[in-house]
Amino acid sequence: TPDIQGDPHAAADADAAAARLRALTGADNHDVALVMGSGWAPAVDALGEPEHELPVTDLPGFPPPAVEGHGGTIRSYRIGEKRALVFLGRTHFYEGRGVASVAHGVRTAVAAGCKTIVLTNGCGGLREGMRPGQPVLISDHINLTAASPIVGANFVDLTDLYSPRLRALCKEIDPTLEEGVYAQFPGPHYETPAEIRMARTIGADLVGMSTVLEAIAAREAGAEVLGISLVTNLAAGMTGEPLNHEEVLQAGRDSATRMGALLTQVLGR
Ligand SMILES: Nc1nc2[nH]c(I)nc2c(=O)[nH]1
Repeated sequence: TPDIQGDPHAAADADAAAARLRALTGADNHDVALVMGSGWAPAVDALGEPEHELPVTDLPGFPPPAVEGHGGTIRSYRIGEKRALVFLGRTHFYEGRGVASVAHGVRTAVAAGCKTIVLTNGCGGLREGMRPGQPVLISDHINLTAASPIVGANFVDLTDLYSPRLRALCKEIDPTLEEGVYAQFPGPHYETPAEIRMARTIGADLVGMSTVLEAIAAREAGAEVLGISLVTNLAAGMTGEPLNHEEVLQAGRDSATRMGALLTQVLGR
């Protein structure tokens, strides 16, 4: 069973991974990290050509991608004056590798100098009017994993965890963007219709299987966090249709250009 506590040595791993990243890229410092979730890969094309690209397994503490050929790559870009670290893919809690493994990418990014962490994901939409392909800014989260990446009596404050400054910046760039509360379920199964009714009742607008534990780790490490979800499907029970994972890729392609432009502009600010 996965350890549902973080690993006290995680910080050491992150420093080792960041040192190796510096050695492999020759880049002393990165300023911002982006974690690209399901359906977001096409948006990365808008960032242009990476200066460096390496498999995550080149860095200590990163497992190979859960699905061969899907993700498991880290890229380093220069965007204006900034250097951006882009993780294509992530370790999900449902892989059973423990929370330290889920938080490792974010902790490595902060150890590499990143002051801002942008977490993206694919998710189910609970709110009436939401539609597949719609990006939603995360305003707050509900942690249904019963886990934390933090070990010990470190009572981290999570008020305004999802940066009001960066959310306002995104809405300035694209005023049509809506906001929503994201709930992380452990997964990997999708929710039952009853669980979706519960999630809606407790105030969630979006349901997923990532992001929350990473955001907590990023706040603990002192980074500013922006979260953006891509609604790839309406959550279970909303349309009477069974959920299928194929919607992810199509929804990502449909909104890739819009999201790519948004990310590039946000990073440039
Ligand atoms: N928990 C949960 N995660 C998801 N990821 C995607 I893409 N769609 C969903 C969904 O409907 N529920």
